[in-house]
This record gives sequence, structure tokens and C-alpha cells, in this order.
Amino acid sequence: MTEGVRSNERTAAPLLSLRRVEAAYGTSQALFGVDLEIHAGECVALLGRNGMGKSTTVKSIMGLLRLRGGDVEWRGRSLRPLVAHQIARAGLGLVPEGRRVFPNLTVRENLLATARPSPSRGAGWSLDDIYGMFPRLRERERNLGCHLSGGEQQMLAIGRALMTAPELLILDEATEGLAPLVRGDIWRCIELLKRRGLALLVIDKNLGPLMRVADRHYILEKGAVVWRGSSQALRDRPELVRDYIGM
Ligand SMILES: Nc1ncnc2c1ncn2[C@@H]1O[C@H](COP(=O)(O)OP(=O)(O)OP(=O)(O)O)[C@@H](O)[C@H]1O
Repeated sequence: MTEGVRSNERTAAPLLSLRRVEAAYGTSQALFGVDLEIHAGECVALLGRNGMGKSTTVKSIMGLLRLRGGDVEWRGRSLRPLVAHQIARAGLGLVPEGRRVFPNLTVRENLLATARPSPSRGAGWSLDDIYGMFPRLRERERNLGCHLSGGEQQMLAIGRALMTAPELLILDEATEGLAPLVRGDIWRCIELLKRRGLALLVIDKNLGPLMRVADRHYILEKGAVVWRGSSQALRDRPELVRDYIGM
């Protein structure tokens, strides 16, 4: 069911589209025909309780899990033949759950490790751009990844993903485990990225800020999309939050 999004608002072809995506871990199926679309410049939230398939959807997009069925298309082309690093190079950036910065590289080295020239005008980020967004990273430039606080590691994880010059950035639980003030910094960064025109797919347990920044939401339940719609439509349906999101 789609709510709150008028059909004439979405006439352009989507950047990313998932069509009937199925994925499994061994014999255990986790996704059962997920359909999802993200348009250029759009911020989309993926919601659902623990274990409903959000991270599996991300892994399926990024080529970290082979599709069991269906397809993922980027600018109208199937990503199925590509492996993970080719998908990243095509313009999809991931800030993974758990951050995963290189512990034995400095902040600067972490950022430069993923840097690449921008494939399209406007998508590229320099070290100075990253430091401008996160001044704390400039101060910590020579520190090793393993010596950073959780918040600094998260900023670094976002910076690293941006250095790959993505046109779509996926953030999987980017504010998890962070102090409220640092969480605020991360949300401000997400809003700034949206204003810069980056397409975003955000998974996060903090529904308040998520509803403010996201244009549309998808709710996953047991590996399938049970609802999709705008933030306003979701605000108008508190039972959805109670039944499917549990916040
Ligand atoms: N590596 C794995 N091996 C086997 N099963 C897995 C694996 N990762 C996830 N699953 C299972 O796949 C299903 C979907 O999990 P997934 O991690 O995608 O959920 P999620 O919505 O991201 O939840 P969470 O917020 O807990 O990460 C769950 O039943 C989970 O137990």
C-alpha cells in the first residue's frame, strides 16, 4: 500500500530500483520479493523491527549477498552481474552497521584509502570538504582509527563513504550507540547531504529525526514491504508505528 505520494510527483526514472528481490542465508530465506525505489535527491527510510530484513536489503543492493531472485537496477541497468567493489564504483556508497573503519590507519589515511575521482559532476568530495563537515576529523587527522571515540568513528565512516563519490549513500544505523549530542551532529550531516542533492537510504531506530529528514518510508515485516508512503502519511497512521516498528 502506498500513501501520501501522488503518482505525478514521481515521473522521472528511479536511480535505484529493487524488483521482487529475494535473498537467503543458506536455506533460510530472509527477503520475499522486496520492491523499492529511490529517485535522485530523495531521502528514503527503511523501517521495521529487528530481524525484518533491513540490513539484508542493504547487503542485496551492495552485492554483499547474492540475490536468490528478482533484480536490483541502478539507472535502469541490472547490478546482478557486478561484484561489490564494482557496485561501489558505480556510485553507491555504504556506511555499514558497526562503522568498520580501518583501526591501524590514521583518519587521513582512512579517508584517502577510499578516495576516487567523481564519475559525475558534483558527486566528488575532497578531504577539505569532509573536514569542513566534520571539523573534529581535521583535529584528529593524525590519530589512528582505533583511538577515536564512537562518534568520531561514525563521522569517519561517513567521510570514507563520501570519498567514494557516491550518488546514493546508504546509512545503516549510523546513530546507534552514540551520545545524544553526537547523534545530533550525525542528523545535521544527513540533512546537509540531502540539501546537497545526494540520494539517501537511511535505516535508523530514531523515528523522530528520521521522519523530519526522509521524504518517503518503506516498512519491512518478515522480509516483505508491508507499507510505503510519505512522512505525513506515516504520522497519520500511529498504528503502523505500533504494529510494525515498535517505537
Ligand atoms: N549472517 C546471517 N546468517 C543467517 N541469518 C541471518 C544473517 N544475517 C541476518 N540473518 C537473518 O535474516 C533475517 C533478516 O535479518 P536482518 O539483519 O536483515 O534484519 P534487520 O531488519 O536489519 O534487523 P537488525 O536491526 O536486527 O539488524 C533475520 O531473520 C536474521 O536472523
